[in-house]
Amino acid sequence: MTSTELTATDTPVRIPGPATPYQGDIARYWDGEARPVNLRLGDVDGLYHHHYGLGEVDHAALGDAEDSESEKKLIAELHRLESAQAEFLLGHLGDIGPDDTLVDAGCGRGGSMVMAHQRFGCKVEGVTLSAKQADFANQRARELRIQNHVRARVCNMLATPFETGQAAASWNNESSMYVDLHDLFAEHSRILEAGGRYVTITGCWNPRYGQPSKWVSQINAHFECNIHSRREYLRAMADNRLVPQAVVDLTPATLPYWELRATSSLVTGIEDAFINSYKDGSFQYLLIAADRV
Ligand SMILES: C[S@@+](CC[C@H](N)C(=O)[O-])C[C@H]1O[C@@H](n2cnc3c(N)ncnc32)[C@H](O)[C@@H]1O
Ligand SMILES: CC(C)=CCC/C(C)=C/COP(=O)(O)OP(=O)(O)O
Ligand SMILES: [Mg+2]
Repeated sequence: MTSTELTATDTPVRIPGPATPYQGDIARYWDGEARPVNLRLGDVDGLYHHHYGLGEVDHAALGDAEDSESEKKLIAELHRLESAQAEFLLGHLGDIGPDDTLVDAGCGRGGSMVMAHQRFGCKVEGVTLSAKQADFANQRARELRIQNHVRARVCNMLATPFETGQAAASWNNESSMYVDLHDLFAEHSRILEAGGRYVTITGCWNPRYGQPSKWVSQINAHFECNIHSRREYLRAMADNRLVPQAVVDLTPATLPYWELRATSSLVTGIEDAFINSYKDGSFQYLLIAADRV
């Protein structure tokens, strides 16, 4: 074992319960989640994501109506776009070496953590409110024999067990709409080393539209979350020593994913809310990469 590997003694003996009744609801939500649009995509290659896709659809990879494999091909294509989203996020973490520690805040079933370890060779620590998700992520890490480098824990991302300055980089991939942004960025700022990098990919409402649109309200109700505005992100970062280095509007790049997903048998009913809000300008899909100064 090298000095950078995870050890059994790192595991906390006691896992505190949810900090608020809301967090208890969110833990139950994700403990009970088993949507085919997530599990069947993850089954393609064993990377299980709970985020959306980026990039152009490869129409040549899709079958036509007569193709008996067309559903399978469509699922593989949606999954390719979701993994491309995670690669795009990881590409903004900066220069990460094998001795570094990364923190995935709101890690879900751990797909992004596995990709981060495969890309950088480093240790990746994830936190989620859901014990089912943490078990799933740790089981995948064992199957891949990377459990010494990739670990998920049941923990509130606003009060993590990580040491001050321990992380070379940290991220939220579609998980910041469940928490207060000032509390969130204060915690990232604490655990990041000076000069470390924070990255989020998120959906946020657009202050240029005025207020959250009916589509944004529908997305909030669907996922029991609380989507913040772009302005709130930038203000809360500025207040917590996180200085944006890149702000990328990914809205045009995520629309092909949604339009393809809307044609699949795995639709969940939320597709039109995303498509309509991205098109009317009330909602944006954004990457923000910030330096911890
Ligand atoms: C939409 S999923 C995103 C999962 C993952 N980032 C991905 O890209 O696949 C949202 C995640 O945020 C987590 N989450 C929400 N609030 C949290 C909190 N206060 N502390 C830790 N995790 C939280 C949920 O448990 C869930 O894993
Ligand atoms: C961009 C925004 C506002 C995201 C909200 C958070 C969220 C639920 C993300 C996707 O999870 P999922 O992959 O479990 O959802 P689905 O089942 O729709 O694929
Ligand atoms: Mg999904």
